[in-house]
Amino acid sequence: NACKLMAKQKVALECLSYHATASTEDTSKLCQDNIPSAEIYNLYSFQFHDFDLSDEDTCRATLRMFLQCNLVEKFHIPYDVLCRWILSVKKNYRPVKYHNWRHALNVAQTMFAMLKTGKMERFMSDLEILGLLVACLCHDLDHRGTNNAFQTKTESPLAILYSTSTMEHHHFDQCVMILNSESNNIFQALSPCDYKDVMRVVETAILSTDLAMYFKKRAKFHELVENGEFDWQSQEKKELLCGMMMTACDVSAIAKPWEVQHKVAKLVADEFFDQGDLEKLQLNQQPIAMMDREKKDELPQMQVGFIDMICLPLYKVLSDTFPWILPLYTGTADNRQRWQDLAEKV
Ligand SMILES: CCCOc1ccc(S(=O)(=O)N2CCN(C)CC2)cc1-c1nc(CC)cc(=O)[nH]1
Ligand SMILES: [Zn+2]
Repeated sequence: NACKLMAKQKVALECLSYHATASTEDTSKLCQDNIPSAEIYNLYSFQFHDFDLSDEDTCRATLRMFLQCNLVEKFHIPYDVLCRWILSVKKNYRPVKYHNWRHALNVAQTMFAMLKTGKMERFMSDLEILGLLVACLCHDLDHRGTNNAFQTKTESPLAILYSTSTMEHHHFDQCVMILNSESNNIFQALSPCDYKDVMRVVETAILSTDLAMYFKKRAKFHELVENGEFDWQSQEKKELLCGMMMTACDVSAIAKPWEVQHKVAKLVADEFFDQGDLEKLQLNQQPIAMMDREKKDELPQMQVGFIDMICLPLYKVLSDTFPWILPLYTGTADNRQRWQDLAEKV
C-alpha cells in the first residue's frame, strides 16, 4: 500500500545518501589535520587560484574560511560534522571539466574575499554569511557538464522534475539531501526560526546562479542603486543583493590574472565542446557556436561578448556601491584587452 511504498522510498533515499556521504576515515583524517592560515592559502585575495592545492588542501582551505568567519562558534557547528559535510559536498561533485568541486571552492573563496577584503560583511548578518558560503560550495552540486537547455532537449528526468532553472533546482535538492544525511547537518544546532531563515538564504542564492535570471536581477538592482539605495536591509533588497553577489562569484574566473583566466576558459570551453559533441551525436543537432569545437576560433570574440554583456556591467554596478570590490572590475577589464588582442589576431 501507499505507506509501505513511502517507507521503501525513504529507505532507498537514505541508502543513496549513505553512499553519497563522506567515509568515517576521511572525516576523522580531516578532523585531525592542522588547518593552515587564510594567508597561507591566499584566501583574502581576489587573485586566488586552486591550481597548486591538493584535494586535501581544498578541504582545509574550506575549513579555514568557516573558522575565519567564526561560524563554528556562532552556530555551534560540531567540528566533525563540518568536516564530514565538506567531504560529502566535495564527493557529490562529478569529475566534469569545469563545473566540478574546484569551481565550487573558487566561487566560495571569491565570496569570502568579497565579504572580508571587499568589506561587504558589514551589510550581512552572521546567518547570511553562513548561508552564502554554504550556497557557494553547493551551488553546482552533481553538475553533469550540460546546461538547462540540454536537460530540456533530451527530456532528462531533471527537466521533467523542474521546467525552469532545472539544474539550479537540482543543485539545491542535492544540498538538502546532504544536510539530511546522518551527521552531515551543519545547521543542526540552529533554532527552528534560524534554520528556516538560513535555508531560505541558501535556496534563493543557489537559484539565483541561473544566468537566465541575472538580467532581470541586474535591472532591478541598477534601479535601486540609481535611486541612491544604501541600506539593503529589507528582505527583498537583501535577496537581490545576495543574488548579484552569487553571480559575481560564479563568473569571477573572468577577473583572475590572465594566466589563471586563460587556463580556466579552456576548461569551460572543453566542457561546452563536450556538450556540443553530445548534441551532434546524440541529438543530431547543430550546437550553438559556444559549444561547437569547429568554431573554437571564435572563442576570444565570445569572451569579449561575455565580458561586455554580463561581467563588466555586473562588477561596475556592484563596485559603484561597494568600492572595495573594484579589483573584480579592473581584473575583468584587463582580461577584456587580452581576449580582444587574441580576437584581432585570428
Ligand atoms: C570559454 C568558452 C566560451 O565561453 C563563453 C561563450 C559565450 C558566452 S556568452 O556570454 O555569449 N553567453 C552566455 C549565456 N549563454 C546562454 C549564451 C552564451 C559566455 C561564455 C562563458 N561562460 C562562462 C560561464 C560558464 C565562463 C566563461 O569564461 N565564458
Ligand atoms: Zn557555478
